[in-house]
Amino acid sequence: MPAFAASMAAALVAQLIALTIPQVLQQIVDGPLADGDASAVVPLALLVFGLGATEALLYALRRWLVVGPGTKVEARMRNALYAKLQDLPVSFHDRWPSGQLLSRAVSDLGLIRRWLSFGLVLTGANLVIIGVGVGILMSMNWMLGLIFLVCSLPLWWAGWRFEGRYSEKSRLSQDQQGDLATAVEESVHGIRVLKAFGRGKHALSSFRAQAESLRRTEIEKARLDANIWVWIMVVPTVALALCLVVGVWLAANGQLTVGELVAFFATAAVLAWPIESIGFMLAFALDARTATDRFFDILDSENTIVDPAEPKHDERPRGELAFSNVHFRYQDSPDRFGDLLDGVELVVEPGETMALVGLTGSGKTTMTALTTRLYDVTGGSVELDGVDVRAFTREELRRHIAMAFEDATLFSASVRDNVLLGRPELAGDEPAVQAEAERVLDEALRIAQAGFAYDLPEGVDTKVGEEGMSLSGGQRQRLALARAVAAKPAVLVLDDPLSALDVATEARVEAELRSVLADTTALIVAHRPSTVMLADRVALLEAGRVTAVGTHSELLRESEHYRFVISSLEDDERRHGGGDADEASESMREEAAS
Ligand SMILES: Nc1ncnc2c1ncn2[C@@H]1O[C@H](COP(=O)(O)OP(=O)(O)OP(=O)(O)O)[C@@H](O)[C@H]1O
Repeated sequence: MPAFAASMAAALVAQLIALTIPQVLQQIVDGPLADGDASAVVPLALLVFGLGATEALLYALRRWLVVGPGTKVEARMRNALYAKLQDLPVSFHDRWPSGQLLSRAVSDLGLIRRWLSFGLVLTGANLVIIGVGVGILMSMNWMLGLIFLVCSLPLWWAGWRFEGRYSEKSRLSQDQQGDLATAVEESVHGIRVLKAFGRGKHALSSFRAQAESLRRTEIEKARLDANIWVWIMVVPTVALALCLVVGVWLAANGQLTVGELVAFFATAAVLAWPIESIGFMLAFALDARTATDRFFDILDSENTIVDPAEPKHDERPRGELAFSNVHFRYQDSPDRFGDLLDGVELVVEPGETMALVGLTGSGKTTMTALTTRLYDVTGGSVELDGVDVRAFTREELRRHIAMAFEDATLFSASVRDNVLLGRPELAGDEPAVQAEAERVLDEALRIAQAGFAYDLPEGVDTKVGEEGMSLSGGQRQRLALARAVAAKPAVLVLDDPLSALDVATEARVEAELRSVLADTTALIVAHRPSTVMLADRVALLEAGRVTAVGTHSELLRESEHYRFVISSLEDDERRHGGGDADEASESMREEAAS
């Protein structure tokens, strides 16, 4: 604030100095020039030079004062936005396209910074100068001042009309820019699919259509801007022309000296730029207001998944995971549908590996997401060691329960950093910490059968690129699994994270998981018979409830729906090239038994 105030003061003083120059001119015209005393002009001319130089210096000072604070405000707003995006629940991100968030974080905040350090300062200073300048004009000659003032009234009227229309277009344009960013992001992200299906041209034409809408909005904005410019250019000129006629008549009648007339027009000339800039500044301020609104759309979004006021704490839970009469429905789910999860009851004992099976779309992924509060239950509770997961802070809960997903996201960082993401305490430089980090990394990579990481060009320090694109799907999944394992959780929730592995590798991963993480509870969404067979018990999700829990063979014997689900999983496996699934399953059964 002090820097902005000082900058505005510098701009103000610079313009006030500009307003004093006409007064000196009046002295020159009415004094030395009228008297024919050329020598007396020199000190007054030097004074004009001095005033001009000071004005220039003050303008430079104005810029210099706000550069630092302007960028600081921008950086702080960007950090606040990023922190908020991290904090907001997954349901928020389901609703908001990434391009809209991106355009807010980048272009909107850049616009706000430019307005704060340039628009705000100049608008403030210009408004004061227009007020002071018109006051000076009135004091020089009230009649001329009044003509100038009355003639400018249409300008305020045009400005007021402009404001309403321009705001609307400004919002539309910035939202369309966000949509465009989403389109670019999606097509870059999905470039392989677009190319594989030869849909590049289609994507281009839909992108063109979006770009065209944005262009049309920009043209409408420019048209509105052009309209206000007409008023801004014509009104002062008409006012000056009228003043000139009346001024010359007053001078001819001896009611005004020539010096005063010169000073009047020189003052009006100084006011020309502040008046002309009104339209530009108004448009700029409206764009900045829209950008600010869009920023606060996010910042004011209510987070429905928050930490409790008095959180419970458990240093090392045993790992009993229980679903107790759990109900859940997505916010945007139509009313005609019942709850997706409709009274789920399930207890996974400490150290047990429980497979979760069900038809596609039955809600398995949703059920796993409730364990770490990616979504909150809409009824009932999920409990860790008998304590509602909502009673822990989210940070603690996510330390106790780690997740790995089918869609393995890796960040643009080294293998090491990706795998140790959930262990920030291992990031230190001390030798003991580094040795422990190395040990955890080794163990996690071994369990996840991700030894290939050591053969990468720079070993575990290899950067795996945007979303690990340079790795195969199976390699990415194994690193994501290693990440979940390295977090040393009490409960491991795996949402089909082994789908891209061949059956034999999957069996090795699960065998390692069992031996090394014997005291870790695991809930695994299974899409393959092989995964099911390696679990201690299996839970069957059907019509929003867990309708059967038991070993694979018990369920095969007792549940017709289970037999149906397993046979459809086997069909899937055969269709996806897993022709030897049965054989592999057989050998794994033996391995598991041994
Ligand atoms: N973010 C969401 N918003 C609204 N509905 C959703 C959302 N995610 C999933 N759904 C819906 O909820 C239902 C269950 O989805 P879920 O992903 O939990 O099923 P699943 O059993 O894991 O399926 P699959 O075996 O195919 O992975 C589906 O009908 C899906 O369309």
